[in-house]
Amino acid sequence: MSTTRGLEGVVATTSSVSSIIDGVLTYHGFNIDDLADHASFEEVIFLLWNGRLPNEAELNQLTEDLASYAEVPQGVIDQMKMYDIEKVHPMAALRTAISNLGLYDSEADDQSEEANKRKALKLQAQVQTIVTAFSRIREGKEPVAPRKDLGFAANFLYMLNGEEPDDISVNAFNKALVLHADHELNASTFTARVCVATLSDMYSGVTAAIGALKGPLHGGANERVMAMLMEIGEVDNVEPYITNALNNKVKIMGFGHRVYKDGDPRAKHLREMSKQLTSITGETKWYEMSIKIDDIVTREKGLLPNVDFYSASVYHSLGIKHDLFTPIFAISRMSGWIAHILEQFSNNRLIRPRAEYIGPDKQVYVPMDQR
Ligand SMILES: CC(=O)SCCNC(=O)CCNC(=O)[C@H](O)C(C)(C)COP(=O)(O)OP(=O)(O)OC[C@H]1O[C@@H](n2cnc3c(N)ncnc32)[C@H](O)[C@@H]1OP(=O)(O)O
Ligand SMILES: O=C([O-])CC(=O)C(=O)O
Repeated sequence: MSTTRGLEGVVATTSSVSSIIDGVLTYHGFNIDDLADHASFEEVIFLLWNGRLPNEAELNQLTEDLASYAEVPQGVIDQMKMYDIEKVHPMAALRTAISNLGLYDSEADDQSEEANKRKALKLQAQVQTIVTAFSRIREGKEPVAPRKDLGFAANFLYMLNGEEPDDISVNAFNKALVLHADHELNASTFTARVCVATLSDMYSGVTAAIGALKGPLHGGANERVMAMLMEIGEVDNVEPYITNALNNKVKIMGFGHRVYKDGDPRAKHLREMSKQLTSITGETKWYEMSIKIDDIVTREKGLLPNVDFYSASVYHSLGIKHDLFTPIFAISRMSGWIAHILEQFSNNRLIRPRAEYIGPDKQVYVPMDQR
């Protein structure tokens, strides 16, 4: 038996949802640059789930369906109100609330194509209602009900803040959702596929995926990027801080990637958004610090920024609380997880690799009184 640490380079399945070939990311063959510049997140959801772009009627139908499913059962909201809200991280709350949602869905274990499609819509619609409701509950405010006349990105900002967002914020948030939606066999997507390959249900698959995304080596990095920027504080502090961290072999959050070695194609979009949004808020230092960190880490380590690096200053500029950055990633990646779960169901086989045993051999059992 031969092993590859962290399964690096191992091709574990076929998929037609998204691809990374020669550093180019596509969703069903559509280049991420085109989608980031032109597509709404709803169009991307349709594309990921159906393998083609929607026509106008199909897009309107999806938008309507998402709006009509967006309200979550009161029991899920009531349970969130019972948490030790000051101490609970929103990713942990989201993981539990999504699992809880399954308890209220009479179709949770119905594996028919129709039921799975309905569950997909419910999960995609309700994930952002949960994140925004949690955020408001811990601020002592009542959750805001989703509005049927607003698109997905606008509804998130509306439910979060209780007021209609401006177009610049909606467009920026939409682009961030498009950029994070899917990414081949990343750790959380793989987790989701392993889970449902036992023929477990969709709620279990996405709950497992949220658990995997939460870690700082994956989606949890974006919150830590902002924590690092806050700790550095000023542009002049960047050089000594980063040099010291690198000398001490501290990992710089938001840099490096298992697949991209010549750069993440999404980072340039987020860098540009960071530049624009920080110039609007007047807090250009977050962008300037980010650029400087990028220069030093690239120069000293040859590591390039991944999708998490510039998204931190983008979300900060949109006025979003830092511990909501990873839940926002989950809202977007929900679309990719569901696409992969549906693909797994369509051609399922249990995922069960082997481990090379490296433990001791021929051990002799010693009775308790002789140990
Ligand atoms: C959405 C996403 O999930 S994108 C990734 C988000 N995660 C992060 O940004 C966290 C920081 N980055 C990392 O930890 C890594 O680059 C990962 C997890 C993304 C990829 O990891 P791997 O492919 O396993 O690379 P690995 O961790 O083995 O790194 C290889 C070498 O580069 C170094 N390295 C990798 N990333 C970094 C980093 N961000 N800062 C400093 N050094 C790094 C490692 O220390 C290691 O050095 P060594 O060979 O001297 O021990
Ligand atoms: O693909 C990966 O390893 C990490 C990931 O989810 C992404 O970059 O979007």
